[in-house]
Amino acid sequence: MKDFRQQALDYHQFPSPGKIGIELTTPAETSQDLSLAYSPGVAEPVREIAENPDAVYQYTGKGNTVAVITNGTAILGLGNLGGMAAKPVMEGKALLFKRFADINSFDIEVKHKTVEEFVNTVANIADSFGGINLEDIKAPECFEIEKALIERCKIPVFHDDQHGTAIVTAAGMINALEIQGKDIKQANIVCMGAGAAAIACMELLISCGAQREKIYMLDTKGVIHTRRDDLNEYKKLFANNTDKRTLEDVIDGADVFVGVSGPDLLTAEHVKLMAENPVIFACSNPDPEIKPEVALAARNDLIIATGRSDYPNQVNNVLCFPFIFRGALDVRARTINDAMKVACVHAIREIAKEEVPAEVLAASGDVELNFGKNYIIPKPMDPRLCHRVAKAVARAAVDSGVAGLELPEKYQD
Ligand SMILES: NC(=O)C1=CN([C@@H]2O[C@H](COP(=O)(O)OP(=O)(O)OC[C@H]3O[C@@H](n4cnc5c(N)ncnc54)[C@H](OP(=O)(O)O)[C@@H]3O)[C@@H](O)[C@H]2O)C=CC1
Ligand SMILES: CC(=O)C(=O)O
Ligand SMILES: [Mg+2]
Repeated sequence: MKDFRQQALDYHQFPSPGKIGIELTTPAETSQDLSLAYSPGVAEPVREIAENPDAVYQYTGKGNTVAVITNGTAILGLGNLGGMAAKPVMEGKALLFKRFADINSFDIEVKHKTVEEFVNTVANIADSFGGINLEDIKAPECFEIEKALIERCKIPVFHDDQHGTAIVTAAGMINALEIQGKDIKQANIVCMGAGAAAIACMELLISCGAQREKIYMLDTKGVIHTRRDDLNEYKKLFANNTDKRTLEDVIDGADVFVGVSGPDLLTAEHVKLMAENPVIFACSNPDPEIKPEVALAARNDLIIATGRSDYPNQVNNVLCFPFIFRGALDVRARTINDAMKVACVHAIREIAKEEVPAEVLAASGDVELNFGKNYIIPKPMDPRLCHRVAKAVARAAVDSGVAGLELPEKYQD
């Protein structure tokens, strides 16, 4: 049997390099077909769109296409390795868009010197797509980039590492705290990492009831506190007036650990210091802040989730981005707003409480899955996710006034 590394490389190399391709949706065999598809027939939709720009949704694939755009500055937890190294991850996101939500997707890796150059590049091509999924762009630039693009683009722009991660983290966390019998309002929370994912996850947990002053956030220099003079404006929002400086100091008595930082930063000794019935989301990819087997060997009253597909409780933005874009595209939403994000959180988490279909068990290799410590959140291949989450998102878009279309009939059940 080949080792896992070789299996992964072979998966990406064969049967043809990469993981995605393009397929035709119309016949292109005969001269008649070609005269419709290309010259002279293609001139007709050109004229229609020139006269009425909205006709682009009727005659081209724009409305079902999302661009996955990166600069490769924060590839998973592997760091700033550049656009080309990011390409397998971006093709992976495109695979997931197609597999789970039947959305066509292109990956675009942008080389740039300044934030302005990146924003201009993306803004200048944005009209080609129905939506833009920004991916693996490091903080703090990601915040400025997303804000500028939302202002300049007429289509939804969504930084997946911020909001996709936050939505899935909130969905999993509400369920995990319920199972552990804890109230999010009282929870002492430690967040390892202070970048794109961390800031967005903590802001969303706060809007779900967490108390800002009960959150301790750490970056590579330790606890973020009010006497530090090296904090950017986003980290400053989480600066605590405290004498605590290290992970050891803040993990003592913590109910929750959220890791969106790097591998193996939380030890068994740290885990032993946490409050009873703790929740640990070790979400760094590919290697979590602590391996589940190490955490569970330290104590057995915890719930642990990772970002990976090969452990129970996968807290990963794959549970969000295909479905939130499905809902947004289906009502031609101009943006993805807070109401749509909150609807997405609850639609995801509610599915975990229902009976799991046999096909999900077959795909995951589990004999049984019941809402509890090892099943706090649905599996990505759960076929209920697409309809249920997209419907909730589309409804929220319509109700909050950002939809360009009425709610489609398929979501009126
Ligand atoms: N499971 C999921 O769905 C997702 C997981 N992630 C994971 O989260 C991690 C961060 O991604 P992202 O937010 O996009 O990246 P960013 O580059 O925006 O942020 C990384 C943050 O982690 C901090 N950090 C790195 N190493 C350490 C360390 N040794 N100790 C403390 N803090 C550290 C950095 O500190 P500093 O500010 O000092 O540089 C920075 O604040 C990655 O591992 C990624 O795989 C991200 C998105 C989704
Ligand atoms: C899952 C993901 O987007 C990340 O780890 O960056
Ligand atoms: Mg990412």
